[in-house]
Amino acid sequence: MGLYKNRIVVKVGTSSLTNEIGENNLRSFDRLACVLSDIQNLGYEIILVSSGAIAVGANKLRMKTRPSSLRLKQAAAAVGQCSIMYLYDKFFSDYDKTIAQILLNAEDMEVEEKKENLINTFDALLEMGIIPIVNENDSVSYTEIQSADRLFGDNDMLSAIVAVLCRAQKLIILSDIDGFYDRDPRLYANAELIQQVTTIDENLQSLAGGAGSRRGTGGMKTKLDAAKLATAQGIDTIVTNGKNPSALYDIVKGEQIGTLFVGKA
Ligand SMILES: Nc1ncnc2c1ncn2[C@@H]1O[C@H](COP(=O)(O)OP(=O)(O)O)[C@@H](O)[C@H]1O
Ligand SMILES: N[C@@H](CCC(=O)OP(=O)(O)O)C(=O)O
Repeated sequence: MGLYKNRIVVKVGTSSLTNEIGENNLRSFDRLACVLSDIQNLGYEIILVSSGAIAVGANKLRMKTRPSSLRLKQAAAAVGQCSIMYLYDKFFSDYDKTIAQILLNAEDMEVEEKKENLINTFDALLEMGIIPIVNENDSVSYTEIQSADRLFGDNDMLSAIVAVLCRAQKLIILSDIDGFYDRDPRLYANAELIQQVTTIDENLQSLAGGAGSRRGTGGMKTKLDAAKLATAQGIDTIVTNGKNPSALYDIVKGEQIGTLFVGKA
């Protein structure tokens, strides 16, 4: 079965949704809602995979640092998920859009019947012009936030799984950096952006480091894993900076922005 040529999955990380002191980055929520709504108005179907529940919850609960115990992470996620959906609902409403929340566990992908139901739910929402917003169901699942034996790995991988499940044509991962460099630019000033990647092999994977901020998790390693999964199904995957969501207009038109991992034909 082919891909839906106007269907796009966008993933946004915690570091784009919160600021340096851990507060909500309201401008980021608003700009993202505006650009995604506008792109939907151009005739695209949009699915947003959004992180941020734990960090936003920890901030709301006035925890001084990101919680380290599983129970506190899950509690923070339960609080934060509410807040991020409230913010998305508020900003998307300004642009006359309806959103929906889908929280997933790894098991939801493993049982064929559940998987089919999930695909039907996405299709029904998209047919009605609704923008589904997806996160891992952190409060009941610990695969992403704790376990070493992970299916999702983190939301980068979740976004690739959703893109494959929904047969999206593009996966756009918004990060806190302009794309994939030949080494971590936070550690090496002379790092250079790689504009296009056709093969994700061990050599390339050795260039990817971990998270760049205390708020992000996974770093480029999980983005490469996600790109590998999605491109294997023919889905073009783009990693670019979430600071400038307007770049999404150019990306949907096929212009070169950030790093493009080319989907295999
Ligand atoms: N080769 C690389 N190219 C670009 N960034 C890299 C690379 N290796 C490691 N990184 C780090 O990955 C970070 C982005 O991932 P992450 O911290 O998980 O943030 P986010 O959740 O916003 O995507 C960058 O800030 C950077 O420090
Ligand atoms: N599900 C977690 C997100 C975990 C995660 O992958 O975060 P990020 O590296 O910011 O995409 C949350 O909402 O806090």
